[in-house]
Amino acid sequence: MTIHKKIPTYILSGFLGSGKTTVLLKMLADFKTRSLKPGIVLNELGQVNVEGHLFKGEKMLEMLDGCICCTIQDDLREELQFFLQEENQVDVLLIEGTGVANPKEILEALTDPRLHNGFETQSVISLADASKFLEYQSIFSSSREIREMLNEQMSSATLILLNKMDLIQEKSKDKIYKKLRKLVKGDVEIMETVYGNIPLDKLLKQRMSTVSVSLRKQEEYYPHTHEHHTDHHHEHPFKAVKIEDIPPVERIRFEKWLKKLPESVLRAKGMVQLASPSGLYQFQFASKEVEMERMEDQECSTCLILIGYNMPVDDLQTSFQKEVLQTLYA
Ligand SMILES: Nc1nc2c(ncn2[C@@H]2O[C@H](COP(=O)(O)OP(=O)(O)OP(=O)(O)O)[C@@H](O)[C@H]2O)c(=O)[nH]1
Repeated sequence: MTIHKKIPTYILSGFLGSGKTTVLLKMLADFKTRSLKPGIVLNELGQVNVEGHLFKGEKMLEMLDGCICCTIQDDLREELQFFLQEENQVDVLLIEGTGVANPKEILEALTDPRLHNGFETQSVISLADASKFLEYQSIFSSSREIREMLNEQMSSATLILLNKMDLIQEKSKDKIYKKLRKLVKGDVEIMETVYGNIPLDKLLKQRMSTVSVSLRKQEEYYPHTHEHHTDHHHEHPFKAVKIEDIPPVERIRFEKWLKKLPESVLRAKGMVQLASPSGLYQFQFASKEVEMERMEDQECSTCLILIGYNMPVDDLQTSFQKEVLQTLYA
């Protein structure tokens, strides 16, 4: 294999719905204006990448139905090899973890002895959703797993974007900073953003030089089986549920149902056919807000993905049937 310059690599981490994809798209747009060729590794919980159409024409690897941090970490190592091949060369690589991935695990894959000559991690950019931060940190309104995941994402970051600042009141800021400062490493910069808007130079600044993270023993880098290691959690507590083949829905009812979802549902997204205005729409539900956008490609199939922690799956399916579908098809 020809030896090339190491590919500058950025890891985007952040809890479900914090704004990773929003930032990724901005980075891509900016790379284009600078004639830089980016590569992307996307990781989604739940079999379909509903945002795939946003990245048309990019060199992209998708890792579906799993989470970089556990089931497919070995696959990530293998797939990174893709970008080391002559015909797939890129100028910069962006890796977006699922909202429940621990960036340390991604770093670990990048430091695999077979890969570390190929990639140079520049920064671990972690997004925090300012509007949800205090709620997720609270022992009263959040679970230990959520707090631990958030804390991992904050403590392994080399840059924090405190995003969704438009959704919070000035008076919450002090409280957020107090908590956040306890979690991040000493001098890590925290930048406040709305829709991830910050100058690209700040975003792309190299904020780490050498990466040495090892969660496993050296010999375990070469697993012979797909068994999990003893130091690794087996069952991921965060799950994705997918509902497919959804008949057209009525926008108002659907939005109302989304907004009433139990707290255990942390994120929802997908594609639905609206009855009126008719057409295929991509929707996003995060921080209790719904966004809908008409799809350019009207041929995609509909699906609804709910991501959460200990979700009452049967109840969700029933309430979707009852509150969104039956009223329309009774
Ligand atoms: N109000 C507000 N909404 C935002 C902001 N940033 C992103 N959003 C919206 O929040 C939703 C989730 O944003 P994404 O960028 O998809 O978040 P993500 O971190 O990639 O989400 P996952 O796919 O769950 O990991 C979308 O509807 C965004 O448009 C912000 O600063 N303010």
